[in-house]
Amino acid sequence: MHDGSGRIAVQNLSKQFGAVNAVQNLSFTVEPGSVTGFLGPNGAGKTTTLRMLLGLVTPTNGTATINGRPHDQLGNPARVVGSVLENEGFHPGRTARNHLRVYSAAIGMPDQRVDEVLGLVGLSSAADRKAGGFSLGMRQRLALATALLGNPQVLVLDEPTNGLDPEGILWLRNFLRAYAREGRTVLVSSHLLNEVEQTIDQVVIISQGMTRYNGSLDQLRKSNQSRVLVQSADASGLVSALQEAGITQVAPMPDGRVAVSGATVQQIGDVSAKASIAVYGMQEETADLERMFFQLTQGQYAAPQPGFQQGPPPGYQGPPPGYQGPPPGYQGPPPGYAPQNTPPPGFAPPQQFQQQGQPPQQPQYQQAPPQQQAQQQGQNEGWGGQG
Ligand SMILES: Nc1ncnc2c1ncn2[C@@H]1O[C@H](COP(=O)(O)OP(=O)(O)OP(=O)(O)O)[C@@H](O)[C@H]1O
Repeated sequence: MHDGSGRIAVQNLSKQFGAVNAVQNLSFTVEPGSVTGFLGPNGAGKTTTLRMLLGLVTPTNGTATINGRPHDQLGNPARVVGSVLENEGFHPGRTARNHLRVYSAAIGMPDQRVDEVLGLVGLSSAADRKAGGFSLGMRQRLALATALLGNPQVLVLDEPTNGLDPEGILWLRNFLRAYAREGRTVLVSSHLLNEVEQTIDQVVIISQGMTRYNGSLDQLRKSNQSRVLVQSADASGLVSALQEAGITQVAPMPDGRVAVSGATVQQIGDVSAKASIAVYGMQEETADLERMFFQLTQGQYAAPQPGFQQGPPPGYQGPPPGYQGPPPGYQGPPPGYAPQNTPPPGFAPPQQFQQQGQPPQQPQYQQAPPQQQAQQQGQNEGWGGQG
């Protein structure tokens, strides 16, 4: 019998498809009671890893276990782990209710559970409609309802926000957080950090089939130190003046600005005034998760972010706890590479610094309005994307 912990453990997991190393010696754990984001760029190996965890692909090496057991030794696995993978198909002529009845019977659950899960995902009013006429968002909900049939301790969702409108994303966020609060394990993959940032509290970041970071999102956020970008009349003069004043984490940037860490805007302003160097503007860059995500996965992106420089930025104090090394064989941008002014998906430019202002706050988790909260509890089956 499995240990009932709800813990996912991936150890030295590898998968080779012919010449393609889809997953290479991947190790991480996912604990119950939290929503864990499984993040990496397209092709990083997320789906392959999840498929190995769910017993759909045989690993070349290593193990992926739930409750200490590989999927094929879980007994009735649907009662332990529910999953939604990409491109799940439904019989188009079958109603949502009948689809769920078939699956419910297959795992030994009573018919009554079908109505429960329809309510949980807000599909009760569409229960007798054929799945073939469902929108993408409705199909996502039906797939989630199927995963929930066995009342599983562990939920594994591959890119679950695909096809959901903003209301659907908010609904899913609230649902998953509530599920985890019950002490269950939720693992959600995505290639976009900002899509799941408000949903997850733990994160596993992979790139090129290897683990780059496994730890809390807060820790990752804290490890990304802020810096001030200074536009001045004399960049090299300012660098010297700052260094003479004991501010050593200073670096000129390709665009003519100077990046300074470990000093306040006021200190920088005082030094530049004393050195008679005109300052035209200062911008404070605060902890930017997207930038950290980019740095951790850069070997797989085609181009670095604007302002990206060889070597660490000023004030960089080494990798965050949990960082597991650069991608193997990454040798920087290819010869002839010219930086483009195109931010990666989801990149948010830093806010303009204001002299009296506080550093920008991290986005707050937004409470749903009462009507949506009712939807979240499955009491109101009207939801966006229907039709
Ligand atoms: N059945 C397969 N045969 C051959 N190569 C495969 C197979 N499945 C995946 N791959 C390759 O393995 C690598 C990892 O793919 P995978 O789908 O696991 O990545 P992913 O992180 O889920 O990407 P995405 O975010 O685009 O879904 C890719 O290079 C992919 O082309």
